Amino acid sequence: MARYELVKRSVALITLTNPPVNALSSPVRHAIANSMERALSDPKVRAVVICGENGRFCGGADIREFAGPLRGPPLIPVLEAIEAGDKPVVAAIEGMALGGGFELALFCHYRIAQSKARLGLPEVTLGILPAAGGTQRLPRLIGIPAALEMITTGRHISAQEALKLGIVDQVTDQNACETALEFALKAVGKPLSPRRVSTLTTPCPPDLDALLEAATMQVKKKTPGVMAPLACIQAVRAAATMPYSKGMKRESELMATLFNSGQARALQYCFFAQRTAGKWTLPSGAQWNNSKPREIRSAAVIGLGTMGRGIVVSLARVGISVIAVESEKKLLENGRQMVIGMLERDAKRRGVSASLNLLKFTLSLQDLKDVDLVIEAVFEDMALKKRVFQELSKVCRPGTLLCTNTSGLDVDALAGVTDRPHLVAGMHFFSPAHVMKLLEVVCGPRSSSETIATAMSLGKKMGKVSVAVGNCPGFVGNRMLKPYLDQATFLLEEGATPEQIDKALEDFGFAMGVFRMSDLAGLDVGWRVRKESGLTGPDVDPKNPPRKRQGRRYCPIPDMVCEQGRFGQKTGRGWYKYDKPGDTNAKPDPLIQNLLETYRSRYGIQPRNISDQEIIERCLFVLANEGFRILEDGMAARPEDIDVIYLFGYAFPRHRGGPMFYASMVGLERVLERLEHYHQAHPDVPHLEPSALLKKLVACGSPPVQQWREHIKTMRSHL
Ligand SMILES: CCC/C=C/C(=O)SCCNC(=O)CCNC(=O)[C@H](O)C(C)(C)COP(=O)([O-])OP(=O)([O-])OC[C@H]1O[C@@H](n2cnc3c(N)ncnc32)[C@H](O)[C@@H]1OP(=O)([O-])[O-]
Repeated sequence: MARYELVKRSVALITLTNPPVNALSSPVRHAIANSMERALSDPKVRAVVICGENGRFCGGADIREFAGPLRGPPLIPVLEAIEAGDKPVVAAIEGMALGGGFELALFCHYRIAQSKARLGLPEVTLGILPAAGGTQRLPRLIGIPAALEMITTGRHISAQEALKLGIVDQVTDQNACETALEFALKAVGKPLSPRRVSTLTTPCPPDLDALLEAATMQVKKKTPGVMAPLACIQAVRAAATMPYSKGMKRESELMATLFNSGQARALQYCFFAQRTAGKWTLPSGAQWNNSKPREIRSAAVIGLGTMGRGIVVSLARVGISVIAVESEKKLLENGRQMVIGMLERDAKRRGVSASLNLLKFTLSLQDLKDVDLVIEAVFEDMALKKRVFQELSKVCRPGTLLCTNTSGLDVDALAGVTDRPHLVAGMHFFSPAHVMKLLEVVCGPRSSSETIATAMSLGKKMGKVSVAVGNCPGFVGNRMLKPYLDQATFLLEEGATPEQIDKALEDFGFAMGVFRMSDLAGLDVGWRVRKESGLTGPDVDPKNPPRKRQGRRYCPIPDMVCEQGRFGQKTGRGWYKYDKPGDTNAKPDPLIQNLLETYRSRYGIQPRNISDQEIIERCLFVLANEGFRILEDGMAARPEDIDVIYLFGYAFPRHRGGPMFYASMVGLERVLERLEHYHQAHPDVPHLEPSALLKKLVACGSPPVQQWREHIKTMRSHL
């Protein structure tokens, strides 16, 4: 777990060897302790260099160990022996020094970084704090403001920034280890005391209280209800106001409050879920590690609406040449200008030049004959999409992959009109596509493993979190969204207001409640879909009882809001009112209150007081319930995939872990009991009926979420 060598006859080289990121697992901590002891007691050794194998210094503590009891030597005493020793120790940082890895470097007397290395204390993103002295040592080295920013955000910084801040002593374009060996020899004989960070005094700004107060306000606003950043601020305060040893004690007390918290468990679950989600499988046995993706050098995007434009930008900025297609000259010109503007702004922000030379704009599908892959992003209309796919089938060379950005239509029906159904898949981006990280890769029953591998790998190349899902209406994300939105409108009927529902969801952790979010997204799209599917408008059968469709409860309030021309922020009115169209400041609207009162009295509904607890339970348990059904149907491979979709596509609060993890934290038994209760009260809402899988898991003793997969013995797996 660490290699010990004597090099240049007098330097001990300690190499951490724990692939893939040289995490500080128990055997690694052991090995560091033993190696340091050996180096310090060997008279031949005059200096020490610590580096990591395979060009990666250290990714920090082994997060997997957090779930169990501490085994092996605790980290801090191991690191203290490094600093206390009488021989200079140099950290040779290649790749990354993160979390405990960065703290290890801070205990060394000198730090040399390779120019491409990244450094940071990302513990806050895992619901904890840098408790191996990070909160006490970094402020001593670089001052309170810079340390506070790094510790409370978890931001990774470049080697150059680390040099500027005074964290590293030298940045090299060469091998950091070689440079560190030379550096170590020169350090021999120089006094070590000034190099021991624990002995430094934290430079304390005169306005410390105001600074910490501002930081507190900022994190409360940015991440309401999240504990770790607040604990980080308290620990940094200790670095400014207490001697080192007392500060270390305070750091450890604060860590104890976080370590076993539900938030830390949720955030650490998210870390692993995100990595698990990329590991797709197909019923054929093909999977992520046995299928080769094709390299995509050129692509085409059909349709330059909001989605199409975002997809063009996502492709072009990773160096893929893109042909963008529109049906009319005016739309094409408009799309061209918007795409160029977006790419230029994006390039400016990233400090690179815009890749405009990769773009071509055309009105003719004939121009697509040689591209490697096409993403169709036309209007959400099956007949139109089928025409496009038929045409593509004729025009594109036989090997071109044909993908659709549909947000819920049948991908296999589109595959069926082409001459290459095995090369068809869904690539469902989320709006705005160049910003949102989620990509649902929809595997049709005929999609080949190469097609899925290519779509998944292209997603990764574009910086997306790609999740493979099955081909069912709405796929995973939008299929679950419907019952969630339904519950919100049913609660309105029963007596709640949009403000009350939004507040309950925002207090839970969502950045925006369901109605504010709908106003932002625009209410007209859903209205059009409902009209097209005969749920509202002239096609509704007049014999239908009011507030019912196909025997199920139906809430027409969203239709009534749209009938008044209230389409959300863009019209200055929706569930809320705004000062002007496009404004974002939502204000309660008495007209909506009137509409709700009139509606309730028309249908004889006696409004009742609805608690925040009921709002959360009905909205979120029904969401998880649909997630269980999706798992039962084999449309998602595992609960982690569903959670990742909700974290990255629907802004589910990360410190709650995602809808499935949240259900497991509440307790499956309780979720089942509440769903049964609500279903009894609302028997005409089938989504409230507990799913078979939920019942089965409860009957099996409610295993942790990571074990659900073993219980999902589906015969219908589509993944
Ligand atoms: C105790 C005192 C306080 C100290 C606290 C800490 O240090 S807290 C820690 C603070 N540190 C952090 O928060 C850093 C967390 N890590 C990262 O941010 C990134 O992994 C990376 C930037 C290091 C490499 O990115 P990349 O895209 O090249 O690679 P990738 O992301 O795909 O990961 C590859 C594999 O390694 C696995 N794995 C990774 N790290 C750890 C770990 N620490 N542990 C265990 N496992 C870890 C990862 O799950 C995956 O496993 P799989 O799926 O193959 O079985």
